[in-house]
Amino acid sequence: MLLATLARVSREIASTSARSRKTALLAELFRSAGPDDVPIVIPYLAGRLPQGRIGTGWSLLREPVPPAAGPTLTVREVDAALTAFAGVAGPGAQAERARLVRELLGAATEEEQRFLSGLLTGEVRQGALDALAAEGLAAAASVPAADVRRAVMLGGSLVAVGRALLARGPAALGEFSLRVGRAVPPMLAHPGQSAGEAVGKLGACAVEEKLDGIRVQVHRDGERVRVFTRTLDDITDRVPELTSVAGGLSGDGFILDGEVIAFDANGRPLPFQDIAGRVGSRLDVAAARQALPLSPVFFDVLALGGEVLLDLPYRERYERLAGLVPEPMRVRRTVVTGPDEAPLADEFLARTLERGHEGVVLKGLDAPYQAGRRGTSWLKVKPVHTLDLVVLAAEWGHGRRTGKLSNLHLGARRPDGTFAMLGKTFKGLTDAMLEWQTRRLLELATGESGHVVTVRPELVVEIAFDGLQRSTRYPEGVTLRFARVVRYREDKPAAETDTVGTVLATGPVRAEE
Ligand SMILES: Nc1ncnc2c1ncn2[C@@H]1O[C@H](COP(=O)(O)OP(=O)(O)OP(=O)(O)O)[C@@H](O)[C@H]1O
Repeated sequence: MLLATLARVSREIASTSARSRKTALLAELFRSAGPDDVPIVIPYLAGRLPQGRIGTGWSLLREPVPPAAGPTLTVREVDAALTAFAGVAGPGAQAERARLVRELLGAATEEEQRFLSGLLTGEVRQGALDALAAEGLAAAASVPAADVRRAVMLGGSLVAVGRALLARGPAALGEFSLRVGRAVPPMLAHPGQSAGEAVGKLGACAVEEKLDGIRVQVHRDGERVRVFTRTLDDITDRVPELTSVAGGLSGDGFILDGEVIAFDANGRPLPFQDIAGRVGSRLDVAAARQALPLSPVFFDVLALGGEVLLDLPYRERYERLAGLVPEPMRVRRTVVTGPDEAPLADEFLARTLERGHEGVVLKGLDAPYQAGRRGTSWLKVKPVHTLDLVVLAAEWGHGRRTGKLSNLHLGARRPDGTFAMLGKTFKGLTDAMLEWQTRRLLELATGESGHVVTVRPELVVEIAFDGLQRSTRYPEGVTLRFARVVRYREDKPAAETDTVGTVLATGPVRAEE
């Protein structure tokens, strides 16, 4: 496929707001793509490089290069050039990299150059395009979009599914099913207002402790145990406790879903940061384990004995879980039969908070497991409302904070995957956080103007606030009152952060002050 085709379709997609038109454009694009173009076209559409971060920052693109007269570059040639770029090392690397970028841009037309610049600086990242690309692929192959989405969830990647679809047609979707050993995106929860309201919506449901730790998915296939995080990172080597627990259960061919937490000497749960620090550390795992032993708590089972259980109702999955995992390692829960028993759910929430946990998750007993979805059959209820927002930019600090990136520009997700700025904050940041965020944000920097450094919208931060307020300064006409940083959420991708809609639903908007 010519890069020109991709650049044109990408521009047309950006200039229309109609989802059906975007899908039609993508379907046309995939009809003209070969299976081997798919691993390049899909990330390029979303503004990513298949090679990951390779240091093609804006500094390399500052000098204009005369464009080529006509389109000749193919996407595979561009990909090969960037693989070569990524491999440059040693003395003179900087000059060689600049030469390679100039050579690539020189072979590109003006429109292609614009596309490449966006891609190379990371400025045109749009996570929402992966969802659209799945729909475009489905339309190109004449299969239901839901089938493609499910294959992607279970098979691990849109690229693998897209390639197989274009190579072998609709029958290829059957190749993608849940497999023990291959991570699957976990089901997520919707926010609920109160336990009572949640029971009203769900009817018969389990009310479970919401534990503030790290989500884990534990796979065992014979001797082989693997542990994955919510972002599907393999952390097996960092959590030996979980490997031995999984190895000791009398069952095989299973996938367990749960949370890993830790307790202090009095049996109170330790804060999230401590657990994140332990799970994040690769150094001297044995010493870390001694200092802060982890406790797994499981709440679901997605496969057992090699059988896929996703479509079973929760009550049946839980029965299987209870047959496999002893009670102390299962989440504490109570079951209510319907709205008449809502007071039991409230009481369970109150006791859970007393025990030091953050809230409850209520789960419909008849619901299947919706991998990778924020299912409506899981409702989380917690007393302190916070938002997970994305850092869009940061300002260099003054006084004690000179030389540190301090005031953060915060964004909420729009339905099209872009971000709307909601306000700024430098409150709640400790010295260690300032130090860390300066380093991290400079890695994500895409430009600097005055004292503001703009960054790729990837870093997620949890924000507490006291309500919403009208403001003409921000694009959605609202801002957060007294926003303060609670913590970074490196375990959460930007595509899963709170939307403008969720923010507006948190309460009334006060008049501008
Ligand atoms: N009993 C439980 N059932 C399901 N998830 C639980 C449970 N206890 C704790 N959790 C955690 O809560 C998360 C569910 O909330 P959600 O899916 O919205 O993620 P989140 O945005 O990280 O939530 P929050 O920011 O409220 O912690 C799960 O990802 C999981 O890590």
